[in-house]
Amino acid sequence: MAADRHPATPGTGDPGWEAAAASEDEIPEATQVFATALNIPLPDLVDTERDHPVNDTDRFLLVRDGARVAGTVNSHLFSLSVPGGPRPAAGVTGVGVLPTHRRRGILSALMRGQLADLRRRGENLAVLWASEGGIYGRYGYGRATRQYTVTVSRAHAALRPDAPRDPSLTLELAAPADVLPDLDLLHRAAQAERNGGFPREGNWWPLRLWMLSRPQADTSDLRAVLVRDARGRPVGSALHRLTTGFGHGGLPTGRVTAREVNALTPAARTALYEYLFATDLTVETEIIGLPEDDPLPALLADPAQAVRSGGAGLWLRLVDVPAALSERTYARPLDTVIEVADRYAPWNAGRWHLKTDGEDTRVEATTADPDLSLDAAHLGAAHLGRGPVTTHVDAGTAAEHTPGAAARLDTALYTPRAPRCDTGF
Ligand SMILES: CC(=O)SCCNC(=O)CCNC(=O)[C@H](O)C(C)(C)COP(=O)(O)OP(=O)(O)OC[C@H]1O[C@@H](n2cnc3c(N)ncnc32)[C@H](O)[C@@H]1OP(=O)(O)O
Repeated sequence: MAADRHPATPGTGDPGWEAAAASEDEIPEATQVFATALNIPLPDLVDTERDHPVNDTDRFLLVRDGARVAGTVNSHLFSLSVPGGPRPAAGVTGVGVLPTHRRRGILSALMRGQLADLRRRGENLAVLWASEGGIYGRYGYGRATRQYTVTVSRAHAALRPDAPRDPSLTLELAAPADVLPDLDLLHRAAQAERNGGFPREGNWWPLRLWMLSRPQADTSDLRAVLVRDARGRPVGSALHRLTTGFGHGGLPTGRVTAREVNALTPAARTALYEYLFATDLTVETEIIGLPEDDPLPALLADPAQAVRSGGAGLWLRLVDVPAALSERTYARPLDTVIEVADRYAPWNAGRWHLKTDGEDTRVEATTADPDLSLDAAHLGAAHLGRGPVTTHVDAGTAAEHTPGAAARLDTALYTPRAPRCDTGF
């Protein structure tokens, strides 16, 4: 599409970049290009890739400049939790363009080529973690989850007196690799509760633990804390590391950094938080990756002591708009016409009549007047139920032609729990 061509750097001419599949023997060069693009040493990546279970070489796409690789993109196939159940989704990763070749349209060529490739594969959704949030909106991705780091100072970490507590629960400290089946069981239960995540099949657990265990100065090894019920069954788990420090007068300044707080029962969650907040030689606990509606503030005696930062999340894209909208469920019946703009996946552009009773959904092309006009990225942000289209109408980047149409769409897309993805890729 002529409108998608980006001007070349003055004087270089526009080479008309094309993304094409990588051959097996180009993968090492592609990996080197990605490492160079990310400004990281190759061994960091190579270790990751070597242990990677799902590095399917036929999912790499490259842009070549003559004989050399100038840009790369890759993806993994996941089973992503969406409203209505798990669905195939491409986890886009490995995006990198050589520093010598930037701002000349190579990423745009890769994105366009990858979307066409995913459509051919019948993968109706694509998700990614963005290195910088400003990059992917133009390609039809919208931020579909918002995840926070919550910091609680030890001095103000008391939970409410009526927080559910079960004296029969016990705590166990372990090396994560030694309790992997228990961690996996609790992780799968957490995935079933919220959309936006995927089970860690194959080698994803070892890879995840490797990433979280990388050496850091003055920081402990990665530890798992498990909560067990009276029969010894796991009902809660969290991963954490401890940073040691001493300030003026030798006073401790250590910190607990925790993540993946998964609990089957409210009492198990209380036990985990009380454990994480009460570590000697630390002054605060930070918990990374909490969804926006995590119960922690509701458990604290003073909810304002849960100090929230961040808000990055998983970006989602409807590769095939009618197929993706048909394969999820809805909280309410809906009958609406949506006009979609989509520069990078032109098969999605046009008007779609969406009719659902909540479970059974039909999405068909139509020439009827639209109730709403929006960008594919707005649908991506909204798909997991917590990225209101109304916000984009208010911002003036989407248009409502029938009063209340955005609110009705938001209500139908809504999910009672906020989505969350707890695995980087
Ligand atoms: C899912 C992941 O893998 S996340 C990892 C992403 N990779 C990195 O961050 C590695 C370092 N960066 C890079 O390799 C490159 O700069 C990339 C991949 C981000 C961009 O590649 P380029 O080939 O320079 O992008 P391209 O020239 O196609 O630019 C396309 C558009 O994106 C914009 N853009 C490019 N990089 C950025 C950025 N970092 N932030 C905001 N906008 C950006 C361009 O201005 C251009 O905008 P336009 O469509 O309005 O004209």
